[in-house]
Amino acid sequence: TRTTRPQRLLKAVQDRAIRGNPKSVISVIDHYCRNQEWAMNVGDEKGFILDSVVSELNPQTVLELGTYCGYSAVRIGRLLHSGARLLTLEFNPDYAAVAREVISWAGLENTVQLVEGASGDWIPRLREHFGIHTFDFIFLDHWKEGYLADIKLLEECRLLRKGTVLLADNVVCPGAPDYLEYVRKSPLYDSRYFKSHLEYTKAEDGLEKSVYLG
Ligand SMILES: Cc1cc(C(=O)N2CCN(C)CC2)sc1-c1cc(O)c2nc[nH]c(=O)c2c1
Ligand SMILES: [Mg+2]
Repeated sequence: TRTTRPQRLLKAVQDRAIRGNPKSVISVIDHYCRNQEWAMNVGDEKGFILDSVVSELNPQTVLELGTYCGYSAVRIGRLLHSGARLLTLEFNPDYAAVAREVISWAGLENTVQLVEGASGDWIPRLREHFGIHTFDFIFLDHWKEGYLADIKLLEECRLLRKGTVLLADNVVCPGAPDYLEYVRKSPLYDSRYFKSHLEYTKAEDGLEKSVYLG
């Protein structure tokens, strides 16, 4: 049967990117998705904003909600200093299978750990299962319908601490209005919108950066 879009993206990485070179994996995916087949990676323009937030924060413990093909896991993972770890949750087993290969091709299998399953099921178990106390940085990029429920669950599970930075993709396109209203109104957060464009297109989208005040 026909290959899937993630499988075709993985083949481009395996055919064109240099093993162990995260930068080449990122540029191969961006070139492929801009010129051959669009895919919902955070992309190069929003990716540059993501890079600057991560580089400034230099986080030790990172949580990503929504791995897809592993593009942002590689983007974030490549910037983490030794000892730092990224835990990325992916619900879709087909996406997870491709992401594991992309993360491995980039040589980041010791920095990035992919966990398959629903964020709502896993968030309450992260502390006892992975020995995590709190997260320094959280990237929300799974499903707009789940952003608000998951940030509230992270609060309940006390996985945020004073200064934890949350960065949410797609707050304009496809859009997460309930999430935006919450983080912008709540006294628990200091929130700011980084205007950009939907990956590989001219449509508006942006990232919302919210610092937890605890
Ligand atoms: C699937 C999809 C379609 C979009 C769109 O407007 N399109 C018009 C323009 N054409 C070109 C592409 C398609 S935007 C989008 C999308 C983008 C992300 O970054 C996402 N991140 C996480 N989880 C998602 O479900 C997610 C969906
Ligand atoms: Mg996205």
